[in-house]
Amino acid sequence: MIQVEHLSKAFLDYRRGWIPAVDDVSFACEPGEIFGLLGPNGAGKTTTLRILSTVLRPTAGRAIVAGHDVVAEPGEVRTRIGFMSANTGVYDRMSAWELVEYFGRLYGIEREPLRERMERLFGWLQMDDFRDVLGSKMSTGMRQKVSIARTIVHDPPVLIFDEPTSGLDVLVARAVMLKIAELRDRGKTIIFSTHSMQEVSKLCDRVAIIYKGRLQAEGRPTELLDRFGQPDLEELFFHLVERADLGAVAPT
Ligand SMILES: Nc1ncnc2c1ncn2[C@@H]1O[C@H](COP(=O)(O)OP(=O)(O)OP(=O)(O)O)[C@@H](O)[C@H]1O
Repeated sequence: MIQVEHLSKAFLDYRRGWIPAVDDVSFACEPGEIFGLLGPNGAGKTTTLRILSTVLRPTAGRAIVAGHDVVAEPGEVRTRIGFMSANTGVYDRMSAWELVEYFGRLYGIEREPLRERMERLFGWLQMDDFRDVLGSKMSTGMRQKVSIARTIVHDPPVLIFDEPTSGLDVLVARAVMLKIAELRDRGKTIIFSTHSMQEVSKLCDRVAIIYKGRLQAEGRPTELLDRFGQPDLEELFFHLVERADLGAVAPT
């Protein structure tokens, strides 16, 4: 469902010169699976997800999302994905219902099927209590739910979440992660980026550890611990980072 082959993206920065933000990254992600991109700040996670959601064009390599090439058929990709990032906000002057409806209409859903879909969505996300609350009056938890609703209103098969729990308190973060798990159980293909080892070990079927734009290791969390002889994800992460800094071994 998501196939990434030798993907690279370099940025020209006027102070730092060419930055290889993503460097020869390959992985795949299947329906009914949560794939985690784990890495520190600046590792290249956001850049990878922006390419998958057609916001950025790769410098080299290719990505196929829901059967379509992100460069050759960006429109086809966009109708089949939901992309949530820190910028997927709410609008101060729109209520929860109005905002989700607005995005549903943008996706071309007819009024009546949209209303039915939204009734289900608001029930599922427990948003009925604040249907009419304006964005400017929402709590962080409410905002996050509205962002999720807006992201999935068109029921896309592929969901891309860029640090969906960043800046949230533990209760809201937990609620978001539970909803992501439910979406996986409904057969969605889900990729999300995180700094959190705990989220990865709780939620991810497979994980790619990315550092300095390069994929350092990829596989099921337990498989990776076995392969590298590490006791837990944190130790594995530090092991891979040290190894990459030493430049001693080619990434696996
Ligand atoms: N538009 C841009 N112009 C120049 N450099 C960029 C641009 N976008 C990203 N970069 C650089 O590319 C590298 C990877 O950035 P990216 O945002 O993908 O990392 P990240 O893993 O998502 O980090 P974070 O966890 O901090 O969001 C960083 O060195 C960043 O400074």
